[in-house]
Amino acid sequence: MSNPALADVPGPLLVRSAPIDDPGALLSLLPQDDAFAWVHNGDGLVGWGRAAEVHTSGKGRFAEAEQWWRDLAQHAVVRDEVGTPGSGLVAFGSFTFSDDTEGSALVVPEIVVGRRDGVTWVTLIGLGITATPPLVPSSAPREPSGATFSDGAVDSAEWQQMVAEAVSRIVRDDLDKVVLARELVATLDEPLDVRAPLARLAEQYPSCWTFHVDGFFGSTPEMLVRLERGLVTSRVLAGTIRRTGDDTRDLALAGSLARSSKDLEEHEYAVRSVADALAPHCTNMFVPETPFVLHLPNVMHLATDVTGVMRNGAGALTLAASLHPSAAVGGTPTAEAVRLIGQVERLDRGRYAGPVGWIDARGDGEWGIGLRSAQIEDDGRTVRLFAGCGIVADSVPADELAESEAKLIPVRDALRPRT
Ligand SMILES: C=C(O[C@@H]1C=C(C(=O)O)C=C[C@H]1O)C(=O)O
Repeated sequence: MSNPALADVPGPLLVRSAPIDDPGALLSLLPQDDAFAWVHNGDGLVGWGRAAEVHTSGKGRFAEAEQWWRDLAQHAVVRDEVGTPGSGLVAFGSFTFSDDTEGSALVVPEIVVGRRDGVTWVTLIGLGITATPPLVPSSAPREPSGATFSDGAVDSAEWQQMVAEAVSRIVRDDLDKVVLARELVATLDEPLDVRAPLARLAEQYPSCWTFHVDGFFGSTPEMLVRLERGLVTSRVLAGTIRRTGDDTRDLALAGSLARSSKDLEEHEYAVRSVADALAPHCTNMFVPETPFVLHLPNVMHLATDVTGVMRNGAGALTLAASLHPSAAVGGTPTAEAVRLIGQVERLDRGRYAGPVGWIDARGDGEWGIGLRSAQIEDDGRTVRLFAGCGIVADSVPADELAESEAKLIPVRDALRPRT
């Protein structure tokens, strides 16, 4: 067998999707173990159990996963009475930022519940015919307790020096932009029940995509690529300002963000990198000339929605692979920026800033960038939170540190007990 991962699945998967009555909040259905999530404004997909999975690594991690997925989909026996993106056979996935770390995976759950445009459905996946289990809210998740936060390997003073170093390298080596990240380590009293922070994130950041795949969770505002029925969309973010909590002041800040030449320049690099990567796959591309300001509870971003029409039959995962790493998380030019990250950052990004999302058997799917995110370590009590900032020639280290703190707020708050 050329693909050893496929050998783990002893026969063709039987897949059945059917509409159901609305069972309430998708996240409330999740059991504690082997739970997968991708929700946005109440819609999305949740899943649990493991019907099939593949783990890949290295430069070929996307292509290998895509090949496995095609083989699996080709051999599956599917009865899909819903016929919408995300119904039928579906996998959740998460990929590492770097070519050099382990941890990329696609996982097909045994049960998936989806909601989209007012239609809710369940998909059962397995090796035999099974009855639909009762879809009722599971017991309330255990709230996290006792979280204390400390710096990772690099403290905040060192990180600012790192930013200064990156600024001088940008000037010296003629780079345009490099994204530098830092981590914060949370330690909890007992192992984290991830459903608690997921519920909080989905509640507080409904316009973001709240996700969980194998211990990597968060709520990202950035859609690397969505492919649905031939329409390709990408939401590019770059250029950030912290919110103050005072609406009038925030409105004035939004205006200054939209006029800031530093932020507009940083944004332009990110939009270009996405438009260039999508161009070979798309016709009728639309790249707006001016960004809009995306308001989130903790920060505001310059944002651009790039759209196009798929022209070569590539699936969503192939598109994600050709976009990763965009300038929003790598830099410009990409290869030099990624090299500089490797030289100065002193952080194993793991799956932070990598693509996270889902794919269906038609190749439709949504892949967000794994930002505003955290990784639960094997002990269950240690959680690594990540945040990064785009550094350009006139970046100021203290401002970037403050920006990274603001980006850590969503997950940090979600690890505190509810007040
Ligand atoms: C890298 C992150 O965010 C990215 C960097 C941004 C910036 O530098 O302005 C804005 C949004 C994201 O594209 C992060 O949240 O960790």
